[in-house]
Amino acid sequence: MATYVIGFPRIGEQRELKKALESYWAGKINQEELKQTASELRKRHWIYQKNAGIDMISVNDFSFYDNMLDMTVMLNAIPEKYKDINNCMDRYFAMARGDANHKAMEMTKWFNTNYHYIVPELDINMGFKANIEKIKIEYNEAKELGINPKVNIIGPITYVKLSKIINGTEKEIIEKLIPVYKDIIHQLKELDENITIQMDEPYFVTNPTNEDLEILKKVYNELGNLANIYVATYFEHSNEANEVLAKTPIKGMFLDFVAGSENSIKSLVEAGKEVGIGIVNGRNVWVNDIEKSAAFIKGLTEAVDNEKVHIGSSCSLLHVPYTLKYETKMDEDIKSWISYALEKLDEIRVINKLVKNEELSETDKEVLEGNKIAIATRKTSKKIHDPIVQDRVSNLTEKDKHRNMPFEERIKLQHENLKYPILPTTTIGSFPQTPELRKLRRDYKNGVIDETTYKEEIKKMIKECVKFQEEIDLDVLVHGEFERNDMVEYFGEQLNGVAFSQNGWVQSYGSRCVKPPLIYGDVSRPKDMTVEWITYAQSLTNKPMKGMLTGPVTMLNWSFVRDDQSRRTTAYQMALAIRDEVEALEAAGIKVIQVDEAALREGYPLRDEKKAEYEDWAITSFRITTSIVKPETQIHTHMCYSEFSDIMDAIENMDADVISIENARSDNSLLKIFKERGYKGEIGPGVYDIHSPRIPSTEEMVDQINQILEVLPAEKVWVNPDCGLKTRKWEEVKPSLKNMVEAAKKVRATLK
Ligand SMILES: Nc1nc2c(c(=O)[nH]1)N[C@@H](CNc1ccc(C(=O)N[C@@H](CCC(=O)N[C@@H](CCC(=O)N[C@@H](CCC(=O)O)C(=O)O)C(=O)O)C(=O)O)cc1)CN2
Ligand code: MET
Ligand SMILES: [Zn+2]
Repeated sequence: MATYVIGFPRIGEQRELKKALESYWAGKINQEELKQTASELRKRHWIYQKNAGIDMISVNDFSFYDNMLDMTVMLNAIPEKYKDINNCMDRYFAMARGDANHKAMEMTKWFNTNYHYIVPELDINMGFKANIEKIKIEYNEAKELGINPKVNIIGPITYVKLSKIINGTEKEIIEKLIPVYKDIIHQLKELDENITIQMDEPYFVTNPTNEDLEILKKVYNELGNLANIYVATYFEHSNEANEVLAKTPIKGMFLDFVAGSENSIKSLVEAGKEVGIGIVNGRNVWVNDIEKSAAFIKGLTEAVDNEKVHIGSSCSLLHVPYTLKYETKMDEDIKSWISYALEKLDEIRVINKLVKNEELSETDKEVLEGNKIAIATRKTSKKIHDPIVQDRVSNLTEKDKHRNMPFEERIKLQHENLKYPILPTTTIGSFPQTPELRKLRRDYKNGVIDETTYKEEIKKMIKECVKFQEEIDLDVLVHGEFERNDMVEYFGEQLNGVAFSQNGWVQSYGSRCVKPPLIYGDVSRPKDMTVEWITYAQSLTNKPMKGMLTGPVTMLNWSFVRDDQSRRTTAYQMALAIRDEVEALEAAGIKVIQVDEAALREGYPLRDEKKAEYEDWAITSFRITTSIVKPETQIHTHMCYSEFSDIMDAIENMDADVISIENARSDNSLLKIFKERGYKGEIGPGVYDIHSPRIPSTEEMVDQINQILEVLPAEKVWVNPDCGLKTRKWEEVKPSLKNMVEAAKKVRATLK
């Protein structure tokens, strides 16, 4: 019996990789320096795991940008358009983030997480070929440290299922990849005859079809006996696949027993396979109840040979921060209730020893004692429970979930009230977060400047921003969100029942990170959160100023959420807290309020049978937040994705007056949906992609608007970018928005 982790974070506990990457991209360090940082980080991470007593430590969980993209390189699935770039590193980053001559490949959410991967573009005639250079380097580094690693790779089925297919069928491509994977395994065996390989196939947690299971059987019948192959699934149970794989020659499986507590090991055990029980949560930070976990695993594996049971993390630890050691300002109780990646390694070791009845060291005993106290104090702490909040949730009625006038009537009042033209122009909220602004905030947080100075500086930026928007003649303005570090963290910092970290960074994509708030107790809003900024902005203009808030569902999906009550209850508490802010904004004279639900889509459960329940509480939460306003107050929402076909009813059910969505990046698939079924409210399909530094021309946005008008009536259409502009530079934003307004005006003129 051994301990394992599915994967370890790589951005660095002080975000060393982020900083090195951004310096490299800015031309401030060279390739060798970047590689050096990467190598040091890998070593540090392996040593952490080794010292914590982890037996199966991964290589190839490191990445300069993304593991799916690494797989694309490993399979030589490089799209034609990047082949003119000779330097491997330059080509890799061109695929990841574009360069002067190349558009970036598409990026999308990794299952239901806030991590994003680079979507492969596959063509059956691509000339797939094994290239394991990256793994070799990492494998040899690990060996030098005396570590006998397992090699992580993404399995062929998940790889293909998560790709965009340009030519060929999924099945054909998977079959074509089998010999390439065989070759990868053969080459890995040259490193070590007894090599252990973890093949990730998380695709199988999402209601696989019979065809999927057929191909699963075929693939692992062919690959399973070539080395010590463990198939890993995570984020849900994979029971259909577990049964199929039991009959293939693989060595075993690593399963998620946190998000996939329904997982069954029966068929695997009967077939003599090894099983990995992923019991320590790789997605959330609450301490594991070590004794309870050990008892659970003992019960589950009573009849299984000890040698065949492994204990590990539920999924990669990529989704949690590194270590509590930098959290010097966190409330001591709350800190005692959580574990980051390093603390989780200790939990895995101690659970393993308890299951095996091995003697605990002094350190193990300390871990266990601390753990018992944490579990006990968290249950009874006064910091968690607030009867007033609980009553507010219990007393919610149908009335709280409905606007008091139907859309068709209230939209008329809104038009009279707001007087915006046809094809109104607006933005999604944020304007550039410049290095100067970040420095200002750091200075304020470190006490280098005082609150008054900080606020004055932010107000200057708001003033400039409003002036710019008036100059280019946008119709509905925003204040720019300069006071926010992040759209979720900013609110987390101000709510009761929510804690925030100093250094709890988690990678979101590439070099970009977030610090998810910790929702540990009953949530309420002690005072106004945004009113001062937004009323200030409104005072500078006669045009409508949009109040910007983050919605309850997005707050939950991008936070570490308490696990001691249902997510529905926590969401309703959050919904009421944000509703209080909606009410305050309206009372302060704000006539348009946007409640962003950027993470609504990714929060959907991976198993179909669980979707209806989520949809119900998610949509209800949004409605609780927004239904309080007068009919003439206009509610906007924003979502930055466009795969809507399966959730269109739910979106309509949110009953927002206006919704802005992503559209520019996806081949107008969005527009097809509107053609087929229409949409009740007003809608702003993004007319340009904010993820790219490229400045879109007036003509191309005129085209884009005209395409939209082919499927939507002009009276319903808004003109806006895809998403917020915070990651862009002012030099990019200014001409882009100017062109956008011009494009709207040109099209408007043709409508008269
Ligand atoms: N939570 C969340 N999830 C999301 C999104 C989002 O906006 N928020 N958008 C989508 C895409 N994901 C994204 C995730 C992160 C960022 C992003 O820009 N992150 C920033 C950090 C944002 C932040 O918290 N900034 C802090 C500053 C943190 C910092 O690095 N400070 C420096 C000092 C700054 C300086 O002096 O230059 C330091 O501490 O060393 C602030 O502004 O206050 C980054 O990684 O660079 C963008 C998109 C999906 N998921
Ligand atoms: N209002 C937010 C912004 O503009 C919405 C972003 S969605 C990731 O930044
Ligand atoms: Zn967005």
